[in-house]
Amino acid sequence: MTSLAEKNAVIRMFHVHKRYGAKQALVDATLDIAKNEFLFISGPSGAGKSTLLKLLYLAEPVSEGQILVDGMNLSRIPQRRIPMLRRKFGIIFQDYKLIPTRTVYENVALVLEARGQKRSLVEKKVKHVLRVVGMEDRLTTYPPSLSGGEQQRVAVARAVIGDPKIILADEPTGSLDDDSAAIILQLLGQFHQRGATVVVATHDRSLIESATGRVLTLHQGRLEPPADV
Ligand SMILES: Nc1ncnc2c1ncn2[C@@H]1O[C@H](COP(=O)(O)OP(=O)(O)OP(=O)(O)O)[C@@H](O)[C@H]1O
Repeated sequence: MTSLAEKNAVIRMFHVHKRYGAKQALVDATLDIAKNEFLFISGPSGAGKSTLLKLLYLAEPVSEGQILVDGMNLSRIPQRRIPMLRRKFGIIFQDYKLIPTRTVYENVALVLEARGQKRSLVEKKVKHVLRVVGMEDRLTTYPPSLSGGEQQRVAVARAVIGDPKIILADEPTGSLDDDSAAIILQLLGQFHQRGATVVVATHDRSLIESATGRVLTLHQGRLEPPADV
């Protein structure tokens, strides 16, 4: 029989360990993330927050344990299906990771172009999402000419343009002033309201306190509170 947790969870982690050589970055992490949940993973630098996110989209393999993402068992997924897994995610990084030699429009459009979508549809969608993040008047600007807050808004647009089920944000406001951070958090809230599951890794307590959502803390690779299993 399917349990309620199983039905409601979009991400399930079972006794996951991650080691980098002798370094134990994640220790016995068991966790369900519900569909359309807004979850913060907090904890000091080096606690394992980025590692936890990286395991979810297979940027790193687990050392032990299992992860299910939207029903896909990551330890059994063949190489050719990894792009399919990655399409479930929109990922936002602290340092934006925009391509400096491509315009704002091109940075966001690339996601859909890589999926072979028609140019007219790409244009419509990109302009729409850039309007949502308030960057519609900067289509032809190159990222290095934008402020950090503006670059992160473009990165949010790029993360959501493919309509991902899950948005992962790794210290999304770590390089931003308070006003820009508030805008990014508000945008994440907006996409959450539209149905996405949002997972934000941050060490910034004030960011966590300014939003609603479950908060889990990592301490030296251990999740607190531990899952009730
Ligand atoms: N590729 C790697 N090789 C070796 N050790 C690593 C690697 N990536 C992370 N680590 C180590 O694993 C631990 C967890 O790192 P991780 O980046 O997940 O922490 P974090 O909580 O995201 O920290 P920060 O907020 O500083 O990014 C740290 O001790 C880190 O040095």
